[in-house]
Formats: sequence, structure tokens, C-alpha cells
Amino acid sequence: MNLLELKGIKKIYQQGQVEVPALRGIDLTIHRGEFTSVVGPSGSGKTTLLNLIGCLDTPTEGKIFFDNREIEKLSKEELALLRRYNLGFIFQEYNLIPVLSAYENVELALRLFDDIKEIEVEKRVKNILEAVGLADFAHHTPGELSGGQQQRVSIARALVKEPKLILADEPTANLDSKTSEEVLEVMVEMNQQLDTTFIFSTHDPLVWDYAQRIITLKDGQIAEEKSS
Ligand SMILES: Nc1ncnc2c1ncn2[C@@H]1O[C@H](COP(=O)(O)OP(=O)(O)OP(=O)(O)O)[C@@H](O)[C@H]1O
Repeated sequence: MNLLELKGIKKIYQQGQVEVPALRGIDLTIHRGEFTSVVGPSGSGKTTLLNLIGCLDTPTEGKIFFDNREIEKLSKEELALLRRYNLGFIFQEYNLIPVLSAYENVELALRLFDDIKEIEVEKRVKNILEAVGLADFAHHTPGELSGGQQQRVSIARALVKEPKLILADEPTANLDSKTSEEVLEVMVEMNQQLDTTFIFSTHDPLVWDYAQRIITLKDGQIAEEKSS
């Protein structure tokens, strides 16, 4: 089943008088449960593409459908709900709150949901921390965790809402290769267990080994596609 459909997506940034074309006509369908990597040289449009899919920015031209609903046609409230319930983000810099523990960082993501009971919050946070291998580190703050552990917290934070789609912009950029592999294994496991769809942007060849599908961008266009 299609989760995401992009039709004729173009994105032009305006830099003063200069127009910077970042995406020049992207047609792409992502199916539910896919584990897809977006690769390509610096400046090829990877982050721009992820930002558009994550509804963090809007295309200059073209249409994006999420679950068969056209994003542009959604009201502000509908868009906020889509982002809150259906999308999870993992960043290169982890973006954890330094004064909160691993548990509290993950818990915070669920606090946006008014309708979840306290007991359910606790169960879900504990389960997801255990799934990413951090049960014993729940009360540590980010400063007391390694880079790989911090990235696992941010994976748990993205997954605890059980979103349909997780977008990860260079998730292993700050990790050594062994830690990257561990983090990727956690993501593959979550993808398989929860059927969460993942889209990554990356320069890291290691990620390519884990991806089912690799989309190569060049100058804002899809230059190549491979599926394993
Ligand atoms: N906010 C912006 N304003 C102007 N130009 C931008 C902006 N963001 C990106 N660009 C330009 O758009 C193009 C695509 O950038 P993007 O960041 O999407 O590429 P990328 O493939 O993610 O690069 P990298 O691998 O270096 O992160 C580049 O030419 C970049 O300079």
C-alpha cells in the first residue's frame, strides 16, 4: 500500500535575487513498511526532500500525498495532527533535552497526546527504551550517555508515538562505524517489528547495506534507484 506519493516536486530557494533550484521534478512512491535510503552528493537535495516529506517546508511546485491525502489541501490543524501522530524525526545532532533523563526525553514526545493514560505512557516509554537496548540507562541524562546511546534515545523518542513514517537526516553522521551499525540494527529491528516506514538521508555507505531501497539524487533529480 502507498504511504507517500510525490508528483512533480520542485523546490526553488530564493537567496536574495538568486533562485537556487534544490529539487527539479521528483516523482516518488514510498510503500508502507519500506526502509529507504536517499543518497547523493552534498547539495543534491536530500535534506530538502526530507523537509518537504516531513511537512517542515512546502514545495514550489508539485503535489505530496500522505496516506492518499494531499498535504497542501490540509488545514493547519490537520497538518499539525498529521505531524504529531504520523511522523517521527531523527536528527544527526540527536536534539535531546540535556536536563532531562533518557526516560523523560522519550516521555515528553507522548505528553503531546492528551488522551494517553499515565499507566500507558509508562508502559510505552519503558517498552521502547528496552527495545532500543537502553533499559538500564533510563535515568541517565544525555551528557551521561555515549553518542550511540543518545541516538538510540532519539530513535526511541521518534518511535514511542508509533508513527507511520520516520524521517532520519544523516542519523549516523556523528557515530563511528561500529556504533552506526548498532544503531542501524535497532532501526531495522523496529522497522520489522512495528512495520514503521523509514526514510534516511545519508553519506554513510554502511547505511546502504541496510537499506531495502536506495534512491540516488543528483542535482535535485532522481538519478538512480536500486532495490534489494
Ligand atoms: N534555505 C536555503 N536557502 C537557499 N538555498 C538552500 C537552502 N537550503 C538548501 N539550499 C540549497 O539547495 C541545494 C540542496 O541542498 P540540500 O541541503 O537539500 O542538499 P543535501 O543533499 O542535503 O546536502 P548535504 O549532503 O550537504 O546536507 C543546495 O544547493 C543548497 O545550497
